[in-house]
Amino acid sequence: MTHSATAHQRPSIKNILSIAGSDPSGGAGIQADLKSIAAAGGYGMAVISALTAQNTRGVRAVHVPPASFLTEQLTAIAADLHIDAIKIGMLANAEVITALGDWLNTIRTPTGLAGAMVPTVILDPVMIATSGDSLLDPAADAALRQLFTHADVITPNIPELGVLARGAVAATWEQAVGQARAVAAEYRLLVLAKGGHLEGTSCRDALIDATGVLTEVSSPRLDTQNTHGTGCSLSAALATHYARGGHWPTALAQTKTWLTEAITRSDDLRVGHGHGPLNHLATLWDRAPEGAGEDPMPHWWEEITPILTGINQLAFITELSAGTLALEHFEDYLGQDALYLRGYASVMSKASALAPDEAARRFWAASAASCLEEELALHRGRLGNQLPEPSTATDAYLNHLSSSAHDYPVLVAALLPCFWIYQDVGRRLAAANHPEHPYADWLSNYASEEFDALTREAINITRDVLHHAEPSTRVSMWQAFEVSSLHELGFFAQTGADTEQQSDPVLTAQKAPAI
Ligand SMILES: Nc1ncnc2c1ncn2[C@@H]1O[C@H](COP(=O)(O)OP(=O)(O)OP(=O)(O)O)[C@@H](O)[C@H]1O
Ligand SMILES: Cc1ncc(CO)c(N)n1
Repeated sequence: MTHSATAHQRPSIKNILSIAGSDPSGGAGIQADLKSIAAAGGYGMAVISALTAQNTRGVRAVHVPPASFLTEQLTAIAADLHIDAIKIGMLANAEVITALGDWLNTIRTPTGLAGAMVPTVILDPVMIATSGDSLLDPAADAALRQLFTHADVITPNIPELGVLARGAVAATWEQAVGQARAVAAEYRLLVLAKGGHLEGTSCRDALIDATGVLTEVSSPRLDTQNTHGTGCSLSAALATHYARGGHWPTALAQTKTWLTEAITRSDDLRVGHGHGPLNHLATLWDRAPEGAGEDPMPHWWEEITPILTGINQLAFITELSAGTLALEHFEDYLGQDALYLRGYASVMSKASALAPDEAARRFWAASAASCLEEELALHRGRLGNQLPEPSTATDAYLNHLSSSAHDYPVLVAALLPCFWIYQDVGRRLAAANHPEHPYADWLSNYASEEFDALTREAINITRDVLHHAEPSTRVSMWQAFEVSSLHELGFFAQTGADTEQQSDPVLTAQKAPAI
């Protein structure tokens, strides 16, 4: 079966493989990766390249199993499991690197760019631990550079970036960006420059290609010594978020928001006496609080901020707002939207059938009816009765909604982003409207008091269901909400406005988040 043929049956959770060293203290390496992948909403797999004997104070010994056993582990996984993304960490020596390169050769072409159907590879060129101990045989430098042909992104820290750029350790962010550009040009990949090792009040990270900064994030520099495994955690979470959403700027923003919170909350843990680990799962635990006093909905909204930022930065949205969007792209969108709304209305009817009380039953039935009548009328006005074939993005979103319909609480959460995000995007678009705007009728429909009231009600229903749900159901509800939000991004990103104009194919949401 080809990969595309399985698109509809793919599991809703992405499979992320970490190939890294073991840190028995649990803060870095494989252990950090599995926690980070779980926190980012992925299924984690782990192939161990080396065993370290280390704690939060330092590395005492390293044991490297035969490289042939690394190959055994990799082939066992690939023979049975679908791999959506790979994060590579500590590799210890040239033999291990060569074995990994040989295996990667069998699963991807060495172009440096992942196509839509091969796993994305994020390589963290681990050379030195936070404690200062060496984790890579210095003689392995050439083999590591050779391995870069298989990577989409590398994530060196400042000292590692200096080694890769064959220069001095950068003392300023500008120098780090310059080195990252040179490395990106030499190896034809994206470099995530990380500001953790610089001084100053903020910690900046940026994805950089040969032409410069593609996207940048920043956080306050936190006053803590709990930074053991930050680099491992960052690269594993980034791999997961990219596998889920297919959009680098959003994936980086999601990762940074989470990482900053995990460092902030590291003081909740009492692990070791040196550089302590992050609190990887703090935000996940917050989402399913024991008590029910606090309103969780603002927290949900805050958590999807990076996704909203990704949507607002799409060419489709900025051009639609400015009125410069090509009619052809707008019509592509309308056709898919009409198909989507038809499916969405049918899933809302299911919510009406499943709803436990009269008010909710009426709300979902009325929303389904208004969705069919008003919104399809608007589409037909522009499109006639000609509807296109559903795109991958449309199919993927509707499949997610249908697969959420087994359980009312999960379904309610999955349906909410189409109200809430649509309202948010709509307000912004309506503010840009004027009588001469080429899409004035469409934009005016986006923001209405009636739709605001429906959105408020959908939020209230979700809050109420959440309030009465078991902790495990609350987690499933959050996940369904987040996945739908990613599908909103994939849906807006699917037109030619964003898929044709990207200068670098890696930045494009190549596929809908087929989750
Ligand atoms: N004190 C801090 N406050 C906030 N963010 C930080 C801090 N230190 C590091 N970070 C962030 O952590 C991430 C990892 O950066 P860093 O440069 O420390 O990587 P690293 O050296 O590879 O990590 P490791 O500690 O695993 O070796 C980056 O997003 C960086 O901005
Ligand atoms: C196993 C392992 N990988 C990576 C690092 C870097 O933090 C570490 N300390 N240990």
